[in-house]
Amino acid sequence: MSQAGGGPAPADRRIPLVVVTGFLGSGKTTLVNRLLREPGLRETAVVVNELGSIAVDHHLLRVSEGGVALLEGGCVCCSLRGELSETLRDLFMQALQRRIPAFSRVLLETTGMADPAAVLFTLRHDPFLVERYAYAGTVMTLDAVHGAGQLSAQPEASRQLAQADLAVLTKTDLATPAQRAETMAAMARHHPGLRAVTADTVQSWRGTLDALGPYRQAGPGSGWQGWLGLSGVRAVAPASHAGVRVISLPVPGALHAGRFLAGLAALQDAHGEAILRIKGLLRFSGQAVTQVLHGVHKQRYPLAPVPSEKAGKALGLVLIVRGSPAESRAIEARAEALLRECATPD
Ligand SMILES: Nc1nc2c(ncn2[C@@H]2O[C@H](COP(=O)(O)OP(=O)(O)OP(=O)(O)O)[C@@H](O)[C@H]2O)c(=O)[nH]1
Repeated sequence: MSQAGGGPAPADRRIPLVVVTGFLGSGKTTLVNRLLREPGLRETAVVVNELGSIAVDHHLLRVSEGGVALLEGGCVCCSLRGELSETLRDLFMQALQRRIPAFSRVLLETTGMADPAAVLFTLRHDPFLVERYAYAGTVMTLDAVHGAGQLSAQPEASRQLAQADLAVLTKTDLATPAQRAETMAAMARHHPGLRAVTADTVQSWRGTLDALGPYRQAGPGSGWQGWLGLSGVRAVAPASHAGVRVISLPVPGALHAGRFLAGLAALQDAHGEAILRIKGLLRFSGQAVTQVLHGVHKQRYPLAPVPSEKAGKALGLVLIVRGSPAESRAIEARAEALLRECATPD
């Protein structure tokens, strides 16, 4: 499990790493290429699973040893041939030794069938990487034509969506209005309140990526649902579709930190496979600040404090789960019991 408290240090000098995920053929490479064309995203290193899969075409300048390609404008493109940790370590060391240009951001394109949680695990558990790279959120490409079908039939797609902090709707030029509406509706069922954009409507990708991270979700309308990206969602009550269930629990007041975090860890250990995503806006007894909590499977990110006056008084916990009805009911009951047991008068 990850550390118990804290949050990103005020002057976090680590290199932000954004995961670009999405189901097979949903347009990840197309999106990455688009991002690299934006002048504000020069000095970006791109890590892809195979160098051949990124259409660098005329952008490609040269490939140095280690499979690192230098792109026009200073972007670095690198194939993920071995372990992710090795690749990120090599990239960092090569830049330090000035064998490749310095980079200030990493885009990591996963394979279409990937569970992006594995990336987070690597970033949180490799001490070298923990000090040098900061996970800055996940963007998911979602095919407007096939998205609804993929989300209901492909567990990988719903796992990717649960982890996403932003969905980019692709193939909108090919989709009928009905297909597009179905995809949006499926997205809302699997991850209520997730922000979705189309590539054409984004003015600044840099600004969009900078505002992504799991701790920067203060949505309009605030309140705990706003903070967790759930504002504007009419029904956050447990909904069931294709085995995905959103459990949304208001938290009446402050919690005992130690007991709650230990209980949550036990819940994640017991049901890690089924828990696609956890989001919480919580207050712990004796602390003036409210904490934003994020987790994926058995993983929990460091808590991030937000001033209570900014977060508002309402607190809540959301779990997006995928499992049998019996398992998701068990998770819900256990989460409710945990909140009851950890309630403090403070
Ligand atoms: N018409 C249209 N085609 C698109 C769009 N986005 C991607 N494509 C096409 O869809 C195909 C797959 O796009 P990629 O960007 O390679 O998708 P990917 O997710 O990287 O694919 P994998 O790495 O194989 O999973 C390519 O032929 C793209 O040109 C879009 O918005 N509109």
